[in-house]
Amino acid sequence: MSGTTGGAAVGGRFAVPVVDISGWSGGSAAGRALIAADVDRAASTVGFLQVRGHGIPDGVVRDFAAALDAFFALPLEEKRQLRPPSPDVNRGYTPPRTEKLSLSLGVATPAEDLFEAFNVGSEAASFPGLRLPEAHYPANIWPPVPGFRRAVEEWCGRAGALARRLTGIFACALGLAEGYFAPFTDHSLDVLRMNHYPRPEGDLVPDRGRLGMGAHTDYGIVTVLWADRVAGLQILDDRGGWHDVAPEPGCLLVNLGDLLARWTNDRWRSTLHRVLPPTDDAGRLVRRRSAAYFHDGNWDAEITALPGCVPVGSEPRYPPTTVGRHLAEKLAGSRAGRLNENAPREAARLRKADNG
Ligand SMILES: O=C(O)CCC(=O)C(=O)O
Ligand SMILES: [Fe+2]
Repeated sequence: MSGTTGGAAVGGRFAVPVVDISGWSGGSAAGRALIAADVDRAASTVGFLQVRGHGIPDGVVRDFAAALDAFFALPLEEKRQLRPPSPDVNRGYTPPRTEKLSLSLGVATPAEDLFEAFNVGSEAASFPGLRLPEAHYPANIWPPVPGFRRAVEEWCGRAGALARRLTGIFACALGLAEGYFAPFTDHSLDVLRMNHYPRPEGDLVPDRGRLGMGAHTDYGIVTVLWADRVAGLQILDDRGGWHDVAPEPGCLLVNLGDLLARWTNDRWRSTLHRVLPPTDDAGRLVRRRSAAYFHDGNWDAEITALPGCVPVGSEPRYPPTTVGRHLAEKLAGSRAGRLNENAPREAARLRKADNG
């Protein structure tokens, strides 16, 4: 039951491929092979797909969106109380105009990004016996908003299960056993970043140079992205052109992160993306919400090119790393403002882009 409706460019318009995965679990071998082939094509050409048939009920999405609204509606002073003890702790509240995502790939933008965010993620305490480092698996901070924790935990459970189903599809699409990635993700460091792009007070048109969220690649294995169907998100193509992306009704966006690019030696893409100040059809500034569920893998997992992805006689394009080291370099850039000098390939792609 697979269907790819759309390709990288359909009739001159850019489109993110839609893949219906409802026939994956328990489906026929032929149906599963079609889904894996569709995913392989989208991963190799666009690095983003839209997943239909993900099985998450509308009511769960509605409750989650309501929880986001209730949290972001709190007065700024109350939200500021929920900041982590230091920006290195990837939890809690980030006020608007404090991070620059492009620093994660070593490029500085003139102004801080517009977004505000609230992060939750995997905690060391959830894996008793493994003695995971608190620095990578810090405790969550929960706001005093009735129903927020329940709705957010429900969403994390659903998005996390979808991410795991996707890694099974990815393994098959790469010619590996379905459970290939399981040993890399049995204590996966997953983070949900809930983003809010407030409409800037008083501004009618976007302030040039101020982005909703600066250009970046996602750092981990795969991201499940829920987003309002409001213009803002753009992805970069090979020729340096930016393209607007919004999910089709009922679909979730899914994009690959750096670890899959490293694993596949760039057969699959960790696509650069950014968010412009969101606007409506008439070009007026509006608010927008999104939530990125990052499935990043075990902090101590070693990432080296997969069998078959490096041509005989050539060197892998990336040096080996661990999930923990890669994330720490990226987060030092985006959250703590230290330019990441370990992402030369991504920085070169951004410098080549048309930044208009
Ligand atoms: O707001 C969006 O649509 C994208 C957010 C994003 O790229 C992220 O949180 O990493
Ligand atoms: Fe992202």
